[in-house]
Order: sequence, then C-alpha cells, then structure tokens
Amino acid sequence: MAPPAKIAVGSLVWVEDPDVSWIDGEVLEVNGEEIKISCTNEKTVVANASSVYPKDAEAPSCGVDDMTKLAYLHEPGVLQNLCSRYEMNEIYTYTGGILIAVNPFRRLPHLYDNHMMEKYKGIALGELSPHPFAVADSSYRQMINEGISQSILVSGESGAGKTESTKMLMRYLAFMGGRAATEGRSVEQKVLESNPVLEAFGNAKTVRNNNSSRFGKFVELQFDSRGRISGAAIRTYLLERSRVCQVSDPERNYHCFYLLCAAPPEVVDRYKLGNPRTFHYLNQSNCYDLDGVDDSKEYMVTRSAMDVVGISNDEQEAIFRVVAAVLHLGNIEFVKGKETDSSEPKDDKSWFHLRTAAELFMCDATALEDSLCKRVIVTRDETITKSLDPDSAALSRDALAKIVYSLLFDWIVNKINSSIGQDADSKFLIGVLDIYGFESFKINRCLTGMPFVFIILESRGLVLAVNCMVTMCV
Ligand SMILES: Nc1ncnc2c1ncn2[C@@H]1O[C@H](COP(=O)(O)OP(=O)(O)OP(=O)(O)O)[C@@H](O)[C@H]1O
Repeated sequence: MAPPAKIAVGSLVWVEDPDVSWIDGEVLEVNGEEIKISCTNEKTVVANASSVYPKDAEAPSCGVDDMTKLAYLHEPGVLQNLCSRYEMNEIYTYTGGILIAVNPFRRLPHLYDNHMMEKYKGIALGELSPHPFAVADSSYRQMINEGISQSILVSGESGAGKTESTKMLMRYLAFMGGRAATEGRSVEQKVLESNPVLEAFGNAKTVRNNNSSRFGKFVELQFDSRGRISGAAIRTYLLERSRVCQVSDPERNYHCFYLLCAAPPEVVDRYKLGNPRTFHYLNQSNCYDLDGVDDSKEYMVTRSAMDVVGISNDEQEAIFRVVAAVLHLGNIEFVKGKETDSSEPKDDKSWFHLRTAAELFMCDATALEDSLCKRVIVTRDETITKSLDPDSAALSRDALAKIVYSLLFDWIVNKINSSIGQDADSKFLIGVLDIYGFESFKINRCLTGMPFVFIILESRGLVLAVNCMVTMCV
C-alpha cells in the first residue's frame, strides 16, 4: 500500500457526507486544517483535514477483487470498491485472506452449483474470483497438507448473509469430505438437514431479517486421516432468551410458536391453542405473518426435518407440548392475594391457562402456582417461603418461560448431535463459527447501505478473535 498522499489544491479526495456517508470531489483551497472541496454533487464544502481522505484517481472503475491491491485501504476506498463490484454483480471480494460478501438479496444459483464446486477444487486462494468455496477449499487443503485443524469465522451485522455463507462453506466441505455414511445418511447430510429444525426454534423475524438466527452456532466437522468427514458436532450459544416473553413491533417471537398455532386442527385442539393474537407472548407485536411464508406448511416441514434428524414422534410431541405450555404460561395474569404482598391468578381465564400449562408440563397445578406466586429461600438453618406480589409473580412466570425454552433448545441441539454422531478418534477438524448477528443502524451502512459479511480463515487465534468480538458486542 502506498503512503497517504499529501492533500493539496487539485487533489481528488473523499469527504464525509451526512447523506451518502462519503462523497468525492476536488480540493479548491487548503487553509491549515481546513480544506475547501468542490464535490461531485455540485456542492462546495469546507471540511477538517481529519475527515478528508485521498482518492485514487487510477483505481479501475470495476474495482479490484483483492482490496490489498488498492492504493488507499481506507473506509471510503474500501466501500467504493465494494460498491463498484456489487454494481457488476460481483458480491465477493478479498482483503488478503478475508472474504467480504455483500448480500445480493436475490438468489444466484449459478454461483453455487456443483460445476462451481468442481471449479474451485484444489485451486489456490486468489486464482479464481473470490468465493466462499475458495475459502472452504483453502481450509480443507491446509488441514490435509499441514495436518492442522482449521477454523472459519463468519461475522457481520444481522441480515448480512452469515447463515447463507455458512451453508455454502458447509456444502463445499461436505463435497470435499465425501460421504461417510452412517445408517444410510451421511454425517454432512445430517448437519445440513438439521438447519430447518434449529431455525424453527432459534430463528425469528427481526427488523432486518425475516429469518434471523437468535443464537450463535459453531459447527465442528470431524475428519479421519484420509480427509473424510467422520463425525460432526453443532454447538450453540447465547440464545436470545428475552425474546420468548418480550417482542416489539415489527418483530416476531421464535417461528415455532406461530407454526404450532397454524398446525392441523387436531394438534391445535390437543394443546388448547388457537389464534396467535390471543397469546400475550405473541401479541405484544402486531406482526404475525411473514411474506411468502405459510406457517401451516412450515409446521409440516419442521416435523419432517425432525424425523430426518432422528427425533422420534413421541419426542416431537413432547417438544411441542413444551412450546404450547410456554404460550399458556404467558397468559397467566396475577392480582393481589388475600395476604399482604401476595398474589394469585387473576381470573378464570388465568386459572385455565395455569391448569393447561401444568397439564402440558405434566406437573401438579398447585405446585406450578406456588412456583410462580412464592419464592423459596434456603438459608443455612431453615427454608423460608415468601409470597410474591403480582408484579414479582409475573416476573417469575417470565423467568420460568425463558429457562424452559432455552433448556428445550439445548435439548434439541443435544438430540441432533447424538443423531449425527461424533468421532472421538478424529484426526482433525474444521470449525465454522457463525457469530451472533448484531444490529447496527448507524454504522456499516455506507454508500449503498450494503450489509456485508466477513469470512475469515484461521488456523490459530480463533478464541482470541471471538473474545474480542463478544466483548465488542457486549
Ligand atoms: N449469498 C446469498 N445469496 C442469496 N441471498 C442471500 C445471500 N446471503 C443472504 N441472502 C438473503 O439475505 C437473507 C438474510 O441472510 P442470513 O439469514 O444469512 O443473514 P444473517 O447474517 O445470518 O442474519 P442474522 O444474524 O440475523 O441471523 C437471507 O434470508 C437471504 O434471503
């Protein structure tokens, strides 16, 4: 990279702009720290030298496929390059070993077919156009040639395309790692087929993304000494528990709640469900339906995906019983009880939901009422039971809903893992980390408002990178 050019009269520069983030122009005057610029939007602005960056007049209009080739690797230069490429339908760009993906918001099947996978096989990173297959191929080859386990970190804001990119990486690794069939279905097939189940219970509509993953996912593909996939494990973390009892417009709660309410009538009757608008955990937002998604069909799709990943019919029934119980739990309201600072279910409706939740949880209704309306404090000498006022009882109801839902999610992940099968003797592994999407409405939206994903190939330092990112997100 060339050293930053001195900004002088006549230089071409980028300057910050409140509307389009960065605008280019020509320097008219330089007065110490103040720079007067004639911008290409025909405005003349005076800016501080710290917010003015040199523009490379010789940069190709179609951009470069590796941004380390840019004369200036500063924010406006990078964004301009991504923008020029995006306009030419080139959604992938490298910055050295990092792949940047800009969400195309439309299907591009020709980019991901088998022919493309064949094309990237054994080709060094940078020889062909930037692509997730190239990153996956490079990680696979490094693992085989150097005998070192690899990690691929996928990061970006919510809706940027991390999950889609992760699926591409997994598909390519499955293609390279071959078919290690266990009981008819290969490990990699099972990993890919677990996506609809995880999405039904861990994804929700957010402002940015109709199918936003509300949990982090680390998929570990285990390989034998011949480079064949011999096992896999899915590790999830940081499920957004608060969403179970708190949703704001125009978002939705987890998909599973809506698809269960749209299940065949006999299922809806069995769980005493009905219109999602009648449930407190769903009606805090006015959004119930998703464009182009039929929840009743999604229910059937989820049931068959559960069959495929080895969740038995009885287990599926138990899972949906818990989902329905959580909805009933949310409809229990509390009023002041007879004793001071105590509470009890508000009316017949609340009693109905309490009894139904208890029935579905297969527990005693009085025990459930006590667990919501009372707190047990255990000291060294005695056990004290304290009554809760109505507000505290509602908080304890929400806490129970959140913990039950997150335990259910963990149970489903464990079940999927035992069905996929682990290889305790695996020689190497490739881990793909789809890190939890953050939502940034002020930053990362420059020039075209493009959301992008970073795909980073790593053989060391993953833990450090994750720690830094988690710290940044917190
Ligand atoms: N490569 C791609 N090709 C086609 N469409 C894409 C691609 N990447 C993303 N999309 C579109 O963008 C939507 C959001 O992408 P995705 O779910 O992968 O985002 P995400 O970064 O995982 O978001 P979150 O963090 O909220 O889960 C997808 O449902 C899809 O419609």
